[in-house]
Amino acid sequence: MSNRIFVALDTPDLVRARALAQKVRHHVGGVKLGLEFFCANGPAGVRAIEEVGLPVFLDLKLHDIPNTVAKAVQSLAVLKPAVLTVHASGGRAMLEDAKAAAHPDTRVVAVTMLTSLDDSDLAATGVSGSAHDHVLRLADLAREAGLDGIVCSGAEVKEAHRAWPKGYFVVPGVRAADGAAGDQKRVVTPRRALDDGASMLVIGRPITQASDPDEAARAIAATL
Ligand SMILES: O=C(O)c1cc(=O)[nH]c(=O)n1[C@@H]1O[C@H](COP(=O)(O)O)[C@@H](O)[C@H]1O
Repeated sequence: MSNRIFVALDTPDLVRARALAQKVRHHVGGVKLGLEFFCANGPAGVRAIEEVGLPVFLDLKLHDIPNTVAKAVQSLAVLKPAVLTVHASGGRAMLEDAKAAAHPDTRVVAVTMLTSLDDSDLAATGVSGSAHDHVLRLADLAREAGLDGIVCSGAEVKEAHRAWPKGYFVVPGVRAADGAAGDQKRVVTPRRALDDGASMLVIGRPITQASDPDEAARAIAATL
């Protein structure tokens, strides 16, 4: 099985991102570039990271009216990212139009409920019920809209996978049993996330903030 770890290169610094990708490239399956990186470096920055030779997950979490999201996705299609994120709560039409506008080789996945949130945060946004139920509802919406999969926490991936066996499941908020959660609230270990059906593990700080990022990536990969 190929390496399911995508390292989140959460930095605006292109030189640092590239150096990190080079360092860890033998122990990860791909890299994730997010808003922090894209706002600073744009499409040229994505191309510079692609030169390292790993699949790129472009995590822009697009969320707007269908026309605006579709045009943004169309503009990104030239970059042919392996994976691209949109927010599931943008609604069915937005999801359908995003998928239609994407490069055919790009997996478009819907962010359900951020792993930095818990049930009480959800209630504060006016949504009643549990995080678990909310994620499963949004997963259904993404599937019905023709998306390739979802982003969810390891706490929900088992049931989400059962309901959508062919879906692609991206799981961030992944930590070793004794690892610092930081701002993440719904966390699981890498091993558990994979056992429960994750297709990809997104791991940032446990690798990028380690004194030896390559060794940290190798050690996590060894637990899988
Ligand atoms: O879409 C994501 O990748 C994502 C969704 C989510 O619900 N939670 C989440 O943490 N992420 C991303 O996953 C990465 C997690 O980073 P660490 O907490 O440092 O491992 C960050 O780049 C987040 O932007």
